[in-house]
Amino acid sequence: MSHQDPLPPLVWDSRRVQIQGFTTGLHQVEWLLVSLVALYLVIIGTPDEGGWGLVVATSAYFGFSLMASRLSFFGERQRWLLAIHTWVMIGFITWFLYRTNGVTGPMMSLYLLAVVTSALTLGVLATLLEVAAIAACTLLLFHLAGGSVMTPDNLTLFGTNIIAFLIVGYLTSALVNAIHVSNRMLLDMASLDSLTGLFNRRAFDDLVKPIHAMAQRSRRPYSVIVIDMDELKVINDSLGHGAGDQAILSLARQLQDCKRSSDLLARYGGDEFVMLLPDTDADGARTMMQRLIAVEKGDEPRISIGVASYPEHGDQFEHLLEYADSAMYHSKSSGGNRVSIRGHAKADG
Ligand SMILES: Nc1nc2c(ncn2[C@@H]2O[C@H](COP(=O)(O)OP(=O)(O)OP(=O)(O)O)[C@@H](O)[C@H]2O)c(=O)[nH]1
Repeated sequence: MSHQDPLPPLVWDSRRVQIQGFTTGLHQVEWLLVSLVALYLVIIGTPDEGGWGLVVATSAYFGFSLMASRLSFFGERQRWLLAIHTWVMIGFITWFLYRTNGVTGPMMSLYLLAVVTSALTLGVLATLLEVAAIAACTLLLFHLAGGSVMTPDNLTLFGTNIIAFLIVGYLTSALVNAIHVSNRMLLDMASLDSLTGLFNRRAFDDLVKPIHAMAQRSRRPYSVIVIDMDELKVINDSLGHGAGDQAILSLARQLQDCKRSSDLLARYGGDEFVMLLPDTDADGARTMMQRLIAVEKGDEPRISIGVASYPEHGDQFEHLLEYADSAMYHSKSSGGNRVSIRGHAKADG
């Protein structure tokens, strides 16, 4: 069964969580860089020429990191912000190496911080481009230092550094990718029902919150529908659990087919499904469910349906769910295969 396209996105989407996590880690990397540079300046001393400029640049870089840590973007924009962080990091390291004449020294490995940051957040391709940018900066540093990279010693040093950056960048990206894939699998296992592939109760409850908040802000209606299969126990007992599973799957497919892409559908428990229809009042939800009931079902089990709507029947999702549930029981006690709306005594068969 195809996955639903959730609107809005899952609150605990792994990519977003991952990027939020990396953002916190990013500031720690930047402050580590500032600490290493500050330690160098204290132990080795500021260079004679441009020493104060370097102190100002280090302070400015620290200020940038502090300021950026207060910004919070999500999704694609967050990735651009992370990319800008790595470019600024490369620029700052290049400036530091230029001022300290460090292109042939051990401080060249500071570039590893930018490579690792990029590999953690931006993927293999962006990291390869960052290594290319670092290679260009290194060539520029050789040029500004008045030397040539074409001497055997410099060429060896240059090659060793760039190969090390490539290896670290590639392996870190690969590792992060593996972690990302397993995160996604765990998230799917935690959010999807294994039999039907629909959202489970936990995911549904999470996804409802932003939809409810949006409806409250815009004063737009939405409907909660509880759908329960009639007599599943009889099928299980007479035809076996395999037939019961097939009946559940078949109902899941019918519900999936009748919903819009913005509607939320979940298997809430054994034979109980819940739908949330944004921008739909109780009459709209009833019309939709009556169409489902009108479909000739042959030997398939009947279903009982209850509807409650925001804001007509309540302004808390939990209450609406209870109301839709008791409306569903009203349908069941009236003979099943019908839709009942909260507060309407008469069920529509
Ligand atoms: N085959 C199968 N059965 C399940 C599954 N989940 C729950 N059940 C069974 O479904 C039955 C549900 O029983 P009830 O809640 O009494 O529902 P019902 O038999 O449909 O009766 P009414 O809802 O009163 O019409 C129980 O026997 C559960 O064991 C499942 O994934 N597969």
